[in-house]
Amino acid sequence: MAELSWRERLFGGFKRTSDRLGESVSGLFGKAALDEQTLDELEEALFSTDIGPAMAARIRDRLAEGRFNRELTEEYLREILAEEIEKVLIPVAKPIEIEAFPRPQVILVIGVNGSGKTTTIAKLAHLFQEQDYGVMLAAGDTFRAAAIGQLKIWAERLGIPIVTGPEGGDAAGVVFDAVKQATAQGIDILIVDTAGRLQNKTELMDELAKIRRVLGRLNPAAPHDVVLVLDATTGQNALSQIEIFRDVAHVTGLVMTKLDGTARGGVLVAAAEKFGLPIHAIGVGEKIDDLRPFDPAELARAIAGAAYAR
Ligand SMILES: Nc1nc2c(ncn2[C@@H]2O[C@H](COP(=O)(O)OP(=O)(O)OP(=O)(O)O)[C@@H](O)[C@H]2O)c(=O)[nH]1
Repeated sequence: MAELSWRERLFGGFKRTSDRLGESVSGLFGKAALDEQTLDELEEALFSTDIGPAMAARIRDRLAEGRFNRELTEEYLREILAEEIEKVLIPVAKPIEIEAFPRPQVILVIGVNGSGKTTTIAKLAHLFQEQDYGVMLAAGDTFRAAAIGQLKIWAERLGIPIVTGPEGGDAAGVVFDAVKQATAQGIDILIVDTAGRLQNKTELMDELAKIRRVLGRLNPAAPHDVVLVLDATTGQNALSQIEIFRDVAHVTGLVMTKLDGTARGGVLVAAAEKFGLPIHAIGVGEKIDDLRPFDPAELARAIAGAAYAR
């Protein structure tokens, strides 16, 4: 079978989300007249699809403008959805910019266990490799031997250096060694895995603060990026994670994973609208090139399930 293109994977990945959007309001299609009551139903139905209250209200207003007392078709609704989602995504679609001087640019990756953090680090490393940057990994999640092991396997597969420490060792120490080695080797980008213990906020905060102190000693501008990885399948829970991590870890941007095979992809829109944090990339599968920066127009149409004609 031929390899699917990124657009095919993107639209395929978001199919459950766009189906859910359509199904939630399918009872309203073809109604002779769109009246207040129908619009209320529509707003409520959209609200249940994770896209967020602000977006649901805007869609209602748009439909009231263009369709009041007229029939609502599925194509029209999906077009309006795509247009409104695109407006929200445009200001947040920002790939990580590599501009640190002196090198390396230090990217801390945070997120709860199971969010797809390790895989995302590997995918980001791969993206940067494709752009000819020299990349190194640091296994700063010293809490679990499995996390260190997983990252090592990825580093080997990608053919990039990795700095690790013993299980239960000092994460800040690993990061310190990694920055020194990266500097000596002329590495452009150092991606640091961190422990995702949200259960204990104080410990998490202390550990991140220590990593920051150590980094700051070597380079006051580091970490240059603090990227929070979120699992889209957790829906609204992803939004509360942003709130918590933003406060304890000074998040500078987001990556949302597992958007394939979930009907909850609308949460990406809610996250964009509620927090306005840059969204660097999205994950739509387990393969190494299933994580990419996105084109807001293309993504909006995938979420809305609108036909892609551009
Ligand atoms: N379908 C799909 N699966 C993904 C995606 N990203 C990660 N995964 C899978 O999610 C699972 C967890 O990913 P990990 O990268 O191990 O997540 P982690 O946050 O490091 O998790 P722990 O190792 O448990 O801390 C793995 O089976 C990944 O292959 C994605 O975009 N789509």
